[in-house]
Amino acid sequence: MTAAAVTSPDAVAPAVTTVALPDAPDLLSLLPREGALSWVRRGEGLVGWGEADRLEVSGPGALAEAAAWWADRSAALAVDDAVGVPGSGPVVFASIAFDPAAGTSVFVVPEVVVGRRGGLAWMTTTGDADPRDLPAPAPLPPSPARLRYADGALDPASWCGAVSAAVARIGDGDLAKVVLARDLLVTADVPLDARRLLDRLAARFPDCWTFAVDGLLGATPELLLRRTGRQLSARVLAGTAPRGAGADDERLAAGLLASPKDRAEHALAVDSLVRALDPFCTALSVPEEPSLLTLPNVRHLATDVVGTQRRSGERGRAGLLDLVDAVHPTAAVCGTPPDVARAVIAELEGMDRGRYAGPVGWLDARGDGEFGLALRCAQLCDDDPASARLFAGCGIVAGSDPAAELAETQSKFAAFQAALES
Ligand SMILES: C=C(O[C@H]1C=CC=C(C(=O)O)[C@@H]1O)C(=O)O
Repeated sequence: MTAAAVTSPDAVAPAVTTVALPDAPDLLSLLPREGALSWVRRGEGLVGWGEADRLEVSGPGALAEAAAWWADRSAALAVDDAVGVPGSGPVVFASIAFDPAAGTSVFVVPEVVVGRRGGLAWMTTTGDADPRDLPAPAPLPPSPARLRYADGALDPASWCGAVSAAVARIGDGDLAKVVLARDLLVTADVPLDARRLLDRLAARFPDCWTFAVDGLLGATPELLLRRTGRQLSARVLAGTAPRGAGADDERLAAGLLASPKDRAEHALAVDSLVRALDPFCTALSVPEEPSLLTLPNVRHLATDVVGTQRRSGERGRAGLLDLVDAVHPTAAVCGTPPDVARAVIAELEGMDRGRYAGPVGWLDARGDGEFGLALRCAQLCDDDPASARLFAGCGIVAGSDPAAELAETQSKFAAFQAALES
């Protein structure tokens, strides 16, 4: 296990101050060019910048280590929180590796956080920043004039070959479902600007959570887990259809809802979340039928799950990171059974997912917070500010057609491509 924190353990704990803001700001417009942190949906959520503290962690037990780190750090802070709602006071943004035992998960405590929910707005500063010093929104730079795309780990034909191989394994009875992803490389003629990309994603995908942590940016429609006090909620997605025009769009929607293949793929994802969450809950409510979530580029089968966490016992004491550790990876991003699916992914995908398809979101010092799955996203390249790596994946089950799955990844890539191109 490895862990690295940028502040010394003996440093004097900084003061954390939250004040109410008289006017609700446009959150994304406040972000600076570098180091943007975001979790915003329909104008509400949290943005942050600056680094008061940071943890990078990987290895078996990485999330338990991160939970202990945040508990220690947040308990040592001198907090003056005049607002007292989920997301006020000390907050850490997190982007967790798809495989936290092998990949690096990143936790960032911003110097400044601005939050907005239900008519309330607030600002939290850690350390010396002035809690009344809201930055003026900066104009966005123009979009790139030229974008060049290149295959990632696998070209489309090779990726279709991987899908065929997965379908054969499913036919042999090794597993019921596996989610296979691919990457696409993009290079622009100018450095990519996170603020511009987040602004475009939020405008086009108001039903998604627009996130940014340590250079991983996207707009995800999938909520892995929200915790508010003892109340838990999740939005499970699996099963996707393309969009069409007019009557064709209605036909595609009805076809998705009636498709036995997509219903089976969806049921496995719901089942994996419910099985993992159930031991922590006194009550868990799961609709019998999925609904449709319609986005500009695709449509998904969706199930909203709500639960109440146990008050006492080992499971009642579990914090949000413990719960995330228990439920991730669901069959929306991995497969069934998970261990076999994980091995098939490692064998067939030919790439390192990094933090794609991992949990991403925020956590406060009370234990409230929200984690989505890092989907419809891109990782900005550290060594080339004009380049990024886009990701998209699909659930593969019995009867999956490689060409249709390839088209589905293209529809999913289109979410980030639209932000790059507009
Ligand atoms: C793995 C992804 O999507 C998941 C979430 C919703 C629908 C999915 C599907 O229908 O395959 C995937 O399970 C992705 O967008 O990269």
